This record gives sequence, C-alpha cells and structure tokens, in this order.
Amino acid sequence: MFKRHLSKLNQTMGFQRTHSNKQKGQHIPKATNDEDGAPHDPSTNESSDASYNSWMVDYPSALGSFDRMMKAAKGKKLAVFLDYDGTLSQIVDDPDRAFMTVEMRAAVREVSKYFPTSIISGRSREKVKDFVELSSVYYAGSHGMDIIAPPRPVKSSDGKYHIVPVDKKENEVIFQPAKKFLPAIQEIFTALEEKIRKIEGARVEDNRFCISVHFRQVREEDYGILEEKVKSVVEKYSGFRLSEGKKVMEIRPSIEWDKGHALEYLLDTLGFSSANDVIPLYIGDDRTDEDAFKVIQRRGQGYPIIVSSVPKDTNASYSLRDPSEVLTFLLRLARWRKSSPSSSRSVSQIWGIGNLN
Ligand SMILES: O=P(O)(O)OC[C@H]1O[C@H](O[C@H]2O[C@H](CO)[C@@H](O)[C@H](O)[C@H]2O)[C@H](O)[C@@H](O)[C@@H]1O
Repeated sequence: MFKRHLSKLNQTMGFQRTHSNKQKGQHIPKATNDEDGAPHDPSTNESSDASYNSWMVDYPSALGSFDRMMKAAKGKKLAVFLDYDGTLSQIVDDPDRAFMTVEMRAAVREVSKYFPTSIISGRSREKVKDFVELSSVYYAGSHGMDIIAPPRPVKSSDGKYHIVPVDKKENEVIFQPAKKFLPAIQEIFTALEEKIRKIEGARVEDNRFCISVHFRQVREEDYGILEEKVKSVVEKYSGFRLSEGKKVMEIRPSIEWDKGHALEYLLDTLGFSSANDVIPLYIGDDRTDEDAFKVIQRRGQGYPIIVSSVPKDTNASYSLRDPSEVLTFLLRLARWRKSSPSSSRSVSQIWGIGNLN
C-alpha cells in the first residue's frame, strides 16, 4: 500500500511555492508540493487544469458556492470544524515548522467569535494548540482521541463516553477514549525511534495517542526498508493499526474512534447531536478527514469541504484548492456572519454555550 506512495514520491518534482510569512521571528518554510505526491509538471498544466476543472463539477469550489451555501444555512446554526496540517498550515518538509500564518490565526479567531469552532488534528492536542495559540476554539488531538470540550451533558446512545473534568470549576472536560493504550504507545514509539534511527530523513513523531512515521525526506531506495521496519514493530502489538497520510505512516490503537466520531462527540457536547437546525462545516485535506466527511454525509446536512489542488476521491461535497483559499473562505464566513442582522450576538449567546474567549 505504501509502495504507491513511494512511486508518487519518486515523481514529485520538488515544486515549491514561495511563502514570506514570518511569526515569532521564525521563517515559515516553503510549502512542499504535496497532494499525495501529485507531480507538478509545467508541460502538463493544461491537461491537469482540465482534469481539475472537470473534477470540480462534482466538488465545486466552496468560494464559488459560498452565497448558495450561506443562503441554505440561513436561520440555522453553523458549527465549524477544521483540520490543521494542509488546511490551516501549508504542508512543509519539517513537521515541527508547520506554522500557521498570522493572517490565518486572525481569521480562525474571527470565525470563532460567531461560530463554535473546533480543530481536529492528527497531532497531539498540545502541539496543535501550540501552533494555533487560540483559546477561543476547542481542540481534538490524536485524530480525535484527545478532546477538550465544554462540560455539556453528553447524549450517548452506548454510554461509552468517559468524561474527566479538567479543572476544579469544570470549565472544560477532557475525553480520551484510548487512554489505556498509552503505555503500549510509548513502547512502540521508543522501539520505532531505535529501529529507524539509521534511515536518513525518517522521523518519528509522538502524537500522544498515535504515532507518525514521516518519510517525506526519505530517499526512494530506503523506503522499502523503512516500511518493513515499521511493520515489524507494529506487528508485535495487537490492538494497533497502521494507516497512511501524506508521506506519513500513522500507528494508532484500533479502537472505533476517528475524526468522524470526534465531530459527533463535539456536536454532542455542544448539545446539538440531534438538532436538525445545526449545520456542521468541516474543512480538511487528508484521508483521516474523510471519516468526518462521511459523518456529515450520513447526517444529511452540512458542508464537508476538501482542500486539494488535484482531483481525488473524496466524500466531501465542496472543495478549496489550498490553505490560502481556506483563509479567504474563513474571512468571508466571518464577514458574512458579522453583516447579518443578529451579528451583535456572540457565539455564546447564539449557541447558549460557555464563552471560550
Ligand atoms: O490531521 P492533521 O492535522 O492534518 O495531521 C496529519 C499529520 O500532519 C502532519 O504531517 C503532515 O504535515 C507535515 C507538515 O506540513 C508534513 O511534513 C507531513 O509530510 C504531513 O504528513 C503531522 O506531522 C502528522 O503527525 C499528522 O499525523
């Protein structure tokens, strides 16, 4: 399965977009042309434009469809869910330097003034919070296996939610369905670090309830051995599975919990799991975001938006090309809400939830 990635990785031509944003005195690295390895070949611009345009017939631009989408959302409550890497930040070679721009942060802050806003990432919750630096949004890390949410009564049909108050005032609750796997995850992390140490460019990232093995900077001829080594470690642990993202292998507990469940959980804790006037809007770029898209499709109401500059199979209904279009979309969303008649009401007044600001 990962061989497919490899051949695509081989084709990648190193196309880079320039990016001049700086924050905290740090240079934001140039974005990598990613999109699951789709190569940028200037000589094929015309045909790739044509195939993208024909793909967009099925997945129209959320910018082009904005007025129609908002017209349909009128009188309903929008809840915003955002992925981090590749959505709020550009895909870059070094995972530790995937900073979001100052403009993007301001846009997310603005959106969170009017809509309950959650960020659901594969990263550890702490790491994504460090990148985003906003206290006005909810965070779900480890692909939804680590959630901080408001202390609303959770309406669960199977009663499996485990809620632990984060602070004495119970301002927030933390939900960690994979907690019992932590010791094994730590063992796997240590074993992987040791095993892949000699493979140039490979790196292991501790995402708390899951682990990423990055191969974006691994030489083509080393990929096979890396894959073998990763599999040899994971095989020793029952109850874990290996999945794939953008130039990354992800190891996580095989519990029935993903970004789709996280979305449902967050809607639940906001008290709107079954409300038919609630419209979840989810923007994401990677395979794990598809689980959230599916949930929205199943609910029959909402806006699943894929971020991609190449045609791909998706359960989304709309598309945005890249994080810069995500930025434009978020700004427009906040502006739309600000100019609507009830704009003087804050998110807490509209939703009846505690204000995070
Ligand atoms: O759910 P997400 O927030 O999208 O997280 C998914 C993975 O994102 C990160 O890796 C990806 O972005 C890196 C920085 O741009 C890039 O170098 C890497 O190749 C991508 O796969 C993160 O580092 C992973 O741990 C997440 O699982």
